[in-house]
Amino acid sequence: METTDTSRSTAHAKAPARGAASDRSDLAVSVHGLVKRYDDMLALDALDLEVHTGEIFGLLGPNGSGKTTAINCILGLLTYDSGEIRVLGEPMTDSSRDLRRRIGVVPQEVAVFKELTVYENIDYFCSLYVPDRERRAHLVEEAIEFVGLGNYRKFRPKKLSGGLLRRLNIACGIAHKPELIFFDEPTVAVDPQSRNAILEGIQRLNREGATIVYTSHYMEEVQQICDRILIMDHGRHLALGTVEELTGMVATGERITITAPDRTDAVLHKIAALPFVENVQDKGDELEIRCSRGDHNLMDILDVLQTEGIHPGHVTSQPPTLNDVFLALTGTALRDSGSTDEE
Ligand SMILES: Nc1ncnc2c1ncn2[C@@H]1O[C@H](COP(=O)(O)OP(=O)(O)OP(=O)(O)O)[C@@H](O)[C@H]1O
Repeated sequence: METTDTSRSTAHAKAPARGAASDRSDLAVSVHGLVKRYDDMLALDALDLEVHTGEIFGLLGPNGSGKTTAINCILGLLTYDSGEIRVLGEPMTDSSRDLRRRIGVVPQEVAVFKELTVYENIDYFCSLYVPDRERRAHLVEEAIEFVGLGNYRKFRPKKLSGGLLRRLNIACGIAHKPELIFFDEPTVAVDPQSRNAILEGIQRLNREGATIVYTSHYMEEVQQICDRILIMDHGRHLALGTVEELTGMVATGERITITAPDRTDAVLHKIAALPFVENVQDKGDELEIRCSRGDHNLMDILDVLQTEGIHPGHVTSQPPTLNDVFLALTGTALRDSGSTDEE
């Protein structure tokens, strides 16, 4: 294997059946009170989550917040201390072969055989669930077309760039047409073009009927593609909802940037004194102003500038982001709290 991450392995762990995970038919995944310790380290602290059938569900949290641990417990690849998990309405057990056939996994680490070609790798992983050769040949071709690796069929992994390897990793996880697919940080360390192709591909799989669970520490990606998002940290649920619901949970309003090279300290003070202004940062020619919620924030700031005879240049107003939500809930920014961007 290129790597031997357990995530696509066929090892099955015994899971205790406790708690009250739901077997409602509209739930693709139901997790209740999941606790996982690595020795003394509490990696999952009574985590609850429910993934609705047909949605793209985002699991957002900084590095080390427990996303991969949660996914591996759900998939039965890791034992856990307590809690209950149901996948597609059933508990995942050692003998859940039919259930596993309905699930696809794209692990965080690229997990492919280095001695096999692109075609052979996809064919191998597909063969775990689809024994019929003729049908499999069709599915492998579809997967190759889906990830755009048509020109690389006969390439071995070491000849592929990082982005193409990630695409191969995806093809291996989805070729058997699963109805529930887990993507664990599939865009880490890929170029922007491959990243967009991957995100568009995930949306297409969803449009074609697959339920998606997508983990990431990139809030922009989660914001872009997910229907609902669970924000987690330290193995705990912090907040859950659509982007609108989550950003509506915090008092933070928009972030306004204004290019105003000729502004004075007096103007800065006047802006800072406006009742809705939480913080003004002087960034050379540019002012960055964080506001609380309000209907006329930008107009009021521009009024101050006009009264003082200052002509603003470029003005932008950015609505609150998931990072603002994370900041409000934890006191640290998503990017500060142990996450490292690889790019
Ligand atoms: N096999 C292990 N043994 C001991 N500790 C572990 C093990 N795997 C993960 N951990 C720890 O458990 C916590 C959760 O890790 P996990 O990999 O689940 O987080 P994550 O949110 O997926 O992070 P990342 O985004 O970096 O993948 C971290 O503190 C991590 O160091």
